[in-house]
Amino acid sequence: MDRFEVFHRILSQSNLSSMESMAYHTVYEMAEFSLAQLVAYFTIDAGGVSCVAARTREGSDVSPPEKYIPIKMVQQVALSGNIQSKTTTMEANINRVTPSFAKRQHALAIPMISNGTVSGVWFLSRSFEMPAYSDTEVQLLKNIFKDVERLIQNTRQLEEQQYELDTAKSELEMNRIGIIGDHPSMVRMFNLIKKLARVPSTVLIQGESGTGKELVANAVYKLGAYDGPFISMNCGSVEPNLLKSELFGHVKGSFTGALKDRPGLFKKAQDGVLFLDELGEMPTDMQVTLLRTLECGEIHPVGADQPQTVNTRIVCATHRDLRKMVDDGKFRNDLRQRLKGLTISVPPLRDRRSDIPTLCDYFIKKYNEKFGLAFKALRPEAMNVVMSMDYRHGNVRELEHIIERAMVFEDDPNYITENYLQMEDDEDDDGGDPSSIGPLRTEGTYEERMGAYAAALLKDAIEKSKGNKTKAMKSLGLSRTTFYSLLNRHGLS
Ligand SMILES: Nc1ncnc2c1ncn2[C@@H]1O[C@H](COP(=O)(O)OP(=O)(O)OP(=O)(O)O)[C@@H](O)[C@H]1O
Repeated sequence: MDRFEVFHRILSQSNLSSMESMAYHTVYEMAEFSLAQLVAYFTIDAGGVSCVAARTREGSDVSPPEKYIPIKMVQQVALSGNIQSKTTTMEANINRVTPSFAKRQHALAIPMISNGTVSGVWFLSRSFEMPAYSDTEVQLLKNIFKDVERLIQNTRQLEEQQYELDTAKSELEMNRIGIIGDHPSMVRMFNLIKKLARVPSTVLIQGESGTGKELVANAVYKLGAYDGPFISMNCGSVEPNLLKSELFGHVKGSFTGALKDRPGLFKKAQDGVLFLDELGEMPTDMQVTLLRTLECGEIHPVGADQPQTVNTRIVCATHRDLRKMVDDGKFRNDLRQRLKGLTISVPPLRDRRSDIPTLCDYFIKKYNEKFGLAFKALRPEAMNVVMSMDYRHGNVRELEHIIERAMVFEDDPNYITENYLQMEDDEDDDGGDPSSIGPLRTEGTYEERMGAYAAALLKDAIEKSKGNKTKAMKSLGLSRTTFYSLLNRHGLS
């Protein structure tokens, strides 16, 4: 087999999703090609060299590698970036014919260099009875590994470009249905929505208040193939004793005031989606009925003799921790078990701050149209403020209200300044507006200003708690570890 055949085989075996598998196949092909009895590939990371694959010429895995491969030699090549070729004695025979015997071998280690740094090491060895690696062979192998490296680089680049394309495509699709944000966690969530939209199963959406759970439910509806409507109901806003009739309907005369037959929301959302928001607020007896309905696809209107079949997809949402509610006896475990398999978690805004600028642009455009205004953007100081808020009161909804409010009160007709940016409950706080914290007004890079702002927030919290750090930590909603590591980082400990 010649060098081109080796490449042909590698290329036909490689796939975009696995660089390691490419190296692995290369190992296999190289063993035959170079008359080596053992070929291995090592990658380099913070912990040193680690073996990706080590195989014998016959194609079996060599394990543990350190028994058959002089790891020190591989480490030296990784450090120096120079080829090494020597005759060495290993603990065991590669062929495992006489495992207890020491075995001499001709060993060759060649670095794989990408962008001037050693990214991996190829190791080949063959029995002492065979000729040692000649200069011509070493040169040939060196060239082959260089080509392999190029191949891997190209594949990696293709993979990255593909990822960018996929992300851009997902972002476009998300925007089309009104979900703004291209943070990886949002792209992942969107890909999950697309998968779940294809099937009729009940879905549970979890996330803090205002993260966009209803928007996600709507996306499940829009991306699915439904002829019926999307109907939404907040389980916490309906009187518990009316909930059954609201969901399943009732027949005339079934209770005082039931003057005529009335279809419930399940029926109204026939062939569509019924969105049950704040599922955690549903009384436990209703949870039993809901579970039964989900399991058999039938509803029992209040006062009806016969059940009715419905084809309504249920999407539920909650900001509560259902597991804890089960522990507290406030939520039925069987219903939770039924729902938890297909859960979409919406990340809080503070965990995807890179989405804030795009969301701001989106809300500015929205309220420009609504109020007939012409705001262009937020001034950099104002952007600093919105980037550093924690949105614990309402995530995206909170950001939306902050932008809307600032647009109403702002004196500058073109740009939103920091003057009217306030967190939702700031006016009630005794300490006033954190946007007035001095460092925000200073010059500096984004990192520097964020650092200064974090330090000011910490100081402010400690002052307000009259030096009581535990109280300050709690007021900021931070864990002990995070709080003390932040104090350390900002020289406040
Ligand atoms: N990713 C987003 N892109 C654009 N707008 C969003 C996004 N997320 C949320 N919003 C907006 O924020 C507001 C709150 O969203 P939504 O009602 O879907 O949140 P929620 O999690 O269901 O809230 P709650 O917990 O109070 O029921 C809405 O005006 C919605 O349009």
